[in-house]
Formats: sequence, structure tokens, C-alpha cells
Amino acid sequence: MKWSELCIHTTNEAIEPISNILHEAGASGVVIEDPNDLIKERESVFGEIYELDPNDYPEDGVYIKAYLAMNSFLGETVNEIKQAVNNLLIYDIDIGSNEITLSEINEEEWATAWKKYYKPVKISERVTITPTWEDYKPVSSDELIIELDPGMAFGTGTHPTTVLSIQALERYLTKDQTIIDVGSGSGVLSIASILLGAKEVFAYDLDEIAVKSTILNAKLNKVEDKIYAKQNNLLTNVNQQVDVIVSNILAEIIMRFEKDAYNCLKPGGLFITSGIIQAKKQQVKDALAAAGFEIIELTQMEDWIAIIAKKM
Ligand SMILES: C[S@@+](CC[C@H](N)C(=O)[O-])C[C@H]1O[C@@H](n2cnc3c(N)ncnc32)[C@H](O)[C@@H]1O
Repeated sequence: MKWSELCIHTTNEAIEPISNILHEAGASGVVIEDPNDLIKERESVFGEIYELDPNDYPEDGVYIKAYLAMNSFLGETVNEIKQAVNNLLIYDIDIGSNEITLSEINEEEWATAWKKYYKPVKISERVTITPTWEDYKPVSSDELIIELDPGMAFGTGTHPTTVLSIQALERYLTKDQTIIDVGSGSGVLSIASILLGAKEVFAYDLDEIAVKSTILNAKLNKVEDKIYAKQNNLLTNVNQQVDVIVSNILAEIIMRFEKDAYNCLKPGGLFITSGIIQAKKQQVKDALAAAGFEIIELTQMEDWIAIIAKKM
């Protein structure tokens, strides 16, 4: 696949709103090139310094780079991004020189560009996600490590929606439970479930490549005998009853299968939903309640919400 690298020269103040705009526009990976990083040491736990090239950095302000798949919507997406960034002026956000460049890169360059930034990340109390190419040594004896090769399609496992899902699994999952992961992507939530003590996970994704990615990553983490990955549209024709269903998928999609989720849970079972943008929170809560769930917890990271609901 061909990728486009969109680079915006802006200010520190605009990093967060612009990153949000880029994520919402569907960018795969947003990186910030801030000259302060050239002098800043990485998280002390890892005790290393980023291998950064000063030529990649602006003298003032920051570069925000996003990777967009080259498809027929690209022009439209870029225009929407430009418009949304300009709109930040209405909120008195300084967007600096706001120079925007677009360049084409190939898959290999994308992977290399991305690898530079993708480092081990502590996701929750116990779980750390590390890319396959890092030789990461656990800091404590009860630390659980997920090795991921995110490939091109499914992100790094460190998106707020994934983090919220893993944190909820860590709090609610108990030993030997059976789990369904709807929209398994890289398989990160399935793997986390097994490492946290689940007996088995049924992982479903509509996308054939995601299913392959789940299988590969399960093997990489030596949990392939406990994760059954299959191509499936949400919970269509799934007739089992499990202890926990986890799904990190958009609000609109959650609201397409909340009733099926209810039917696929044992009484008292939990539905951990993530990927819900703040503005859609109430709609999802209402849909879950209408299906018979009791909402037991809401968590938030940045603009993203996770809802933990119990089958009554
Ligand atoms: C945001 S990703 C989450 C990936 C992974 N679970 C995580 O937390 O990082 C959502 C996933 O849902 C899958 N998906 C979207 N619509 C689906 C559907 N109707 N049925 C099954 N999977 C679907 C996508 O292919 C994608 O892999």
C-alpha cells in the first residue's frame, strides 16, 4: 500500500487539537517532532535515548506528521483536515505558520518512520506492550508483556481506546473465564485477556487481514492454543455464552450489536466497550440500558470513553 505523509508545521499549543483532528480523519499513526525531544531523555524506566535526527525537527514550533492511506478519498480528507485546523483560530488557538506539506512514501519508509517512535509502553498496572524489534526486559516480576508486530493496519496497541480496554480487562477479568473479543484487529485484547488469566478467547473480526494478524500475534506471544480467531461480522451466528465480551470499536458499531452481546453473555457477564467518542457516550449508555445491561463503570482517556456494562 502507498502512504501519504502529511506534515503540519505548528505550535506546541496546537499539538493536542491537531492530533485529535488527524486521528478523527483516520490517520494511521500521528507523530510529533518537537525539538525539545532532542534533549529530553526517554521515560527513565527504559533509560535510553531516542535515536533522533536533528534534521527531522523544526527550529521553532513542532512538526506533526500523520500517515494517510493513498485512496480516492485522500484529497477530500486533506481538505477536511486543513479546514478543521483553520477552524482552531476561532478558539484562539495559535496554529503558527500552519505550513502543510503532503508527500508520498512507500510501505518500507512508513514502517521505518514509525518504528523510530514505537517503543515499549506501560499500558496498565501490569501490562506493557513492546514492539517485536525491541529487546525489552521486564521491570517487575509480575509484569505482563505483550509483544506486537503492528504491521501496517492495526496500530500499535497504545491508542487510548485500546489502553482503556486493557485497563478494564485487568480490573474485571477473573481466572479461567471465557472471553469474546469483537473486532480483534492485532489481537492485542485477546492476548491481554489470556495473560491476565482467561481460559480461552474467541476473537472475531470482519477483516480477513485482522484475523491473520490476531493469529500471528497470538503465536508470537505463545498463546495461540487459547485464542480462536475467525472472520465474522460482529456476533452474527455466534451462539455461545461467555463471561466477558470486550469490543474496541466505534460507538455506531457497538449500537449495532448490543442485543447480541447481551444474548452471548452468561448472567452477570460483562460487556467491556471502548472506542466511544465523548459526544456519543449517552447514546451508547442508553442503548446498553435498553438491551438490559446495568452500566457499572465509565472510564475516560483524552476524548475517548469506555463503558463497562453488566448483564442483569
Ligand atoms: C479500533 S480496531 C480495534 C482493534 C483491537 N481490538 C484494539 O483494541 O487495538 C476495530 C476493529 O474492529 C474491526 N471491525 C469493524 N467492523 C467490524 C464488524 N462489523 N465485525 C467485526 N469486526 C469489525 C476492524 O476490522 C478493526 O480490526
